[in-house]
Amino acid sequence: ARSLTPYHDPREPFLVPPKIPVFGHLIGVLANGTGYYSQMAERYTAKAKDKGGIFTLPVPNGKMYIVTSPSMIAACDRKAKVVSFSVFVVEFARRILAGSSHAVDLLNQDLKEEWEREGKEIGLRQETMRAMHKSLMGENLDVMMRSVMKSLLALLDEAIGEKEEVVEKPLFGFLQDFLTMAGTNFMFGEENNPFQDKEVMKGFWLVDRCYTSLGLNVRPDLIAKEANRGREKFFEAFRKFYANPKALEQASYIIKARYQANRKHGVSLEDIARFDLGVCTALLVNTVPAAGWALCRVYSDENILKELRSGIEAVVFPDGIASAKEKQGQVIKVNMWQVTDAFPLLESFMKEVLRVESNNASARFVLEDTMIEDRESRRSYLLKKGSFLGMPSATVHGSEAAWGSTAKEFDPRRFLDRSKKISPSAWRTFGGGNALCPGRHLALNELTSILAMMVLRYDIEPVERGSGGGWKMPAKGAHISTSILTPAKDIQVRIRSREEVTGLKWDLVWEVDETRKE
Ligand code: HEM
Repeated sequence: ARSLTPYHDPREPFLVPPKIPVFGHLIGVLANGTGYYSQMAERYTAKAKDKGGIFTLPVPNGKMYIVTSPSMIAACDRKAKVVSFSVFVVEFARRILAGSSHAVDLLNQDLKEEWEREGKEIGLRQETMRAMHKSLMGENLDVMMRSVMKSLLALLDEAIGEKEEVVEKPLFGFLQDFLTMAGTNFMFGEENNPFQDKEVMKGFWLVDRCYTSLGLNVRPDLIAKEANRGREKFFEAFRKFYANPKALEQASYIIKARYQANRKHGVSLEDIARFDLGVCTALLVNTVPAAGWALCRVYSDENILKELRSGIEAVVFPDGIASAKEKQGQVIKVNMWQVTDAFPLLESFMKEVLRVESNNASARFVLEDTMIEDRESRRSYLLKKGSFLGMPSATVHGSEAAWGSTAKEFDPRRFLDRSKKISPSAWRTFGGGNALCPGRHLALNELTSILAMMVLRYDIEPVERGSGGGWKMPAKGAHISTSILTPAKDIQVRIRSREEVTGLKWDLVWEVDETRKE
C-alpha cells in the first residue's frame, strides 16, 4: 500500500489520511460525485482555515488538493496555466466524446497555453474556447437570445399551452424534455435539429447518467451498454446533420464558429459531430436542473411567488393585471430584456438559486511543481506535478467570511444591488479563472425567462405534500461532474393555467434598450 501512497512534502498542504487506507478517497469520489469534495471540505474547513485554506487527500498513485478559502481560490486562479483545466477538456473529449486520436491529440497541444506568447498560432482547444466565448457575449449573445425566446415560447405552448384542465407531470422530467428541445432548437436550428428524434434525446440523457462507467473508457460496449448505444445514436444523428449543408447554414452563430475553428485545425466532420455531444452537455446538464430548483423554490414560498409575480406583471401589464381580462385574443408581448432590467429581484432570485444549488468541483490538474501564495495569509504551498485540485463551490458559497452571516441561508435579495462587486473567488457557480463558464449569461437569461413565463402563466403545486402541508423538497442525486444536481427521485406536480391570464396570446422577445445598456 505504501508504494501507492506518494511522498508528502512538508511544503504541501496538510495531509488528511483516508479512513479506508489508500483507496478511501477515490471510493468517496466515485460513490458521491462532486458532493464528496464539499463533504471533505466541510469536514476539514476549520482545520484548513488554520492551515491555509487548502488540504491534501491521498489517492492511489497521486493526490488531490482541496481548496476551501476564497483567497486560496484566487491564488490558484492566478496560476491557471499550470493549475489547469485543460487536461479535463482533453480527457472529456477522449473518454465521453470518444474523439479520434488525431482530434484528441490536437486538443492536447499547448496545455500550458504558451504558444501565443511565443508568437505561434493558438491550438485547437483555445481556438474553439475563444469561439465559444465570442459567440456567447455582446451582440452575438443578443442575437442568440432572440432565438432562445422564440424556441422557449413555442415549446412551452406545445408542452402545456393554455389547457383548461390541470396538467400533471414529473417536474424535472418535464423540464428536461422541454428545455432540451428549446436549447437544441436554437443551437442547431429547428428544421434540422437532430434531437427531433426521441432516440437521440434519450441517448443523450443516458450518456449523462452514466459518466462514471463510460468515462473509464474500457469496453464501454460491455460495461456501459445502454449509454454507449445512446452515444452512438447521438453521433449518427449529428453525422447526418453535418452531411447536410443546409443544416449548418440554419444553425446558430456558435455552431458555425465552432465548425470553422475545428475545420481550420483539420478536425474531421465525424469528430465535429462527436464534439457536439460536449456542446449539448454544457448547454443542458446544469440548466435543466437549475430551472427545476428555481420553480420548486418559487412555488413553495407564497411570499416570493407573490413578489416575483407582481414585479413581472408591473412590467408586462402596466395597467394592472385586472386589465388582462380586456385583452382577450390580443398578443401580450413579454420583453425579457426589459423585465430583467426593470425588475432586478428576478435575476437576484435566480442567482441565489444558482449559488445555493451549486456543487461544482472546479477541477484542475497540476501540470508542473508550483508554489501558490495566498495574498491574505502570506502563506505559500507547494503543489506537486500530476496532482488533482478541486475548489468546491458549495464550500465557498457557505463561507461567512465571503457572504456574511447569512451565507448558508437562501436570500433572494442577495444579488439585488447590482453596483455591489461580488468577488470572483467567492461566487463560483460558473467556476472561474481562465475556465470561467462562457455560457453563464445565456444560462442566466434563459433561466430567468423560463421562470418569468411560468410565474406569469401558471400555478404549480406538488401532488404529494409534506407533513406541514408544504412542498416536500426532493433529495439530490449525485454526479461525477455536473454542478447543479438532479433529484434522486423526481417530484410530481400539477400545473394549472392562471385564471387571470386565460385567453391571452403571448409573444416572448429580447429587445435591448441600448440607452440603458450597461
Ligand atoms: C446553470 C447553468 C450552467 C452552470 C451552473 C455552468 C457551470 C459551469 C462550470 C462550473 C464550469 C467549469 C468552470 C471551472 O471549472 O472553473 C463550466 C464550464 C463551461 N461551460 Fe458552463 N454552466 C452552465 C451553462 C452553460 C451553458 C448554457 C453553456 C453554453 C453552451 C456552457 C458552456 C460551458 C463551457 C464551454 C465550459 C468549458 C470552459 C472552458 O473549457 O474554458 N455552460 N460551466
